[in-house]
Amino acid sequence: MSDYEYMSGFGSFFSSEDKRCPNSLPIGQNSPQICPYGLYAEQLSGTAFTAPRKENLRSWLYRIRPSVMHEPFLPFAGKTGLCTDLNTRPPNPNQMRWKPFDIPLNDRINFVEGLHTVCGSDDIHCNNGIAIHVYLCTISMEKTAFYNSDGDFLIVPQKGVLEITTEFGKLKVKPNEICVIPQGIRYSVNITEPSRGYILEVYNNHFQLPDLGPIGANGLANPRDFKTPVAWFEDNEKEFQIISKYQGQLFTATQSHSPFDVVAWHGNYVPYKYDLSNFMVINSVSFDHCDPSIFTVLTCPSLRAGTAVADFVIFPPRWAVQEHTFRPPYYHRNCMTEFMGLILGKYEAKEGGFLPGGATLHSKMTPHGPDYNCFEKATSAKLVPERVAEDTQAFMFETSLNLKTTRWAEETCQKLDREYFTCWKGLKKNFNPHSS
Ligand SMILES: O=C(O)Cc1cc(O)ccc1O
Ligand SMILES: [Fe+2]
Repeated sequence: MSDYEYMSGFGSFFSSEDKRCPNSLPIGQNSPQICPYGLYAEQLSGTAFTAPRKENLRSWLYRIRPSVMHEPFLPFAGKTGLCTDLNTRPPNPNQMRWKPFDIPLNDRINFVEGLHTVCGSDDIHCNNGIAIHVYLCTISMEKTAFYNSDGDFLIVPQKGVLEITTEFGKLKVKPNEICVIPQGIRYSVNITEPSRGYILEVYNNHFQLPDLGPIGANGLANPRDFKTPVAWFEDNEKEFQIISKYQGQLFTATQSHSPFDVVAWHGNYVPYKYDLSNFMVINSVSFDHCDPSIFTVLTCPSLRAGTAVADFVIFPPRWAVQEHTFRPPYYHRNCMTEFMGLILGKYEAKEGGFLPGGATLHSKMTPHGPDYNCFEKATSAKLVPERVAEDTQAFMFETSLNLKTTRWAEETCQKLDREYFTCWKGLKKNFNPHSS
C-alpha cells in the first residue's frame, strides 16, 4: 500500500485516524477527561477564536505528547538564506530577471537551510505582508521539523519531488503540483534528488479559492482536487530539533521524541496539495486577451474587496482561439507587483531568457510585456486555433504590496540578468500617420 493517502476537498471539516489505532478520535466532544489510547488533546488555531464562522480555522490533534514538551528555543546557528527583515534594503523599480537559481550540488543543504529570500515587504512584525523565497537543497531533513510562526507557505516545486511528513500525515508533492503548509504546522521535507522550488509566504491571512462570479459553480481550481493527508504517527524517543521561524528569524529547540506523533485529528486547519494539471482553464473564445486573474488558483485576500494580499496564478497549457487579436500578454503597467517563475517549458511572452528555475519581478507601475521576438511573431501570425504553452507551466505571485529584493537576490546569487531590459530594445517604431 502507498505511504500516501489523501482526503479530497477544500475548506472541509475532515476527521482522520491512523488505521493502527481505530476509534482514537473522541466522539461527541473535543476534550474528554481521558482521551482514547491515553492521547493528549491539543487545539491548533489558524484564526482568532472569534473569527466569523465562515472564516474560522482550527484543528484538534490527538497526540502521544503535547507539543509543549521541548527545551527552550535558542537562536538557530545553522546556515540560512532567509531574510524577512527588508527595512534596510533600498527599493528598486527596475524590471528584474533571474537566470535559474543554482542548487548547491557540492554542499549538504536541507530544505530549511536552503531557503533563500528573493523579495518581500517590510512589515513582518505587524502580520502584514508577504515574502517570496526559493529553496535550493541537496539532502533530506533528518530528525528536524520546521514550522513557520509568521504565516503560510505555498510551495511550488520546480525540480525534485518533496516527501513531506507533517503532523497531519504525509504528502508527496511533485513538480507541477503545489502544497500549502499553514502557519504553525510542523513538517519535515525528504528529497530524492537535488531540488529547487519557489515559496510564497503570506502573513495576513490564509489562502482561499477565488470567487467564481458569473463563471458559475464550477471551474478554475475545483475544491475536490485539493488533497489533505490522512493521519499518520510515529512513536519514538529520538532526539528532534524543532526549528521555528518567528518574526523572520530562525530558532531551534530540542525535544526527546518525534513531533509526528498525532494519532488522530479533526478540523479544517490542514495542509493540502493540488495538481496544477487539474485546473479548468477559462478564457476568451471570441477576441482580446483576458486579464490573468482568470487563471487564479488560490488567493490570500486583504480587507479591501478584490485586492489580494497575494494571488497564486498559473499559465497552463490551453487553446488560443481569439480572432483579430494580439494574443500574447499585452504591454502594461500595474498597481500590483508581479513575481513570476517557470516550472517547466517556455513562457509565451518571453521564449528566451526566462528559464525553468529562474524568475522575473515587475514592480508596481513598472512597464513590461512581450519581448521583441514575441511581438514580431504575434503580429504576423495566422490566427488559427493553436495550443499555447504545451508542456509548460509558468506561474505568478501577484501582490498588492511593495516588495524589496534581498542582497542575495541582487548580488550574492549572481543570477540577476543585467541585460534584461534589452529584450524590449529592438521594438520598432511602426507608426504611420497616413495609414488607418
Ligand atoms: O506580465 C506578465 O507576463 C503576466 C501577465 C500575463 C498576462 O496574460 C496579462 C497580464 C500580465 O501581467
Ligand atoms: Fe504583467
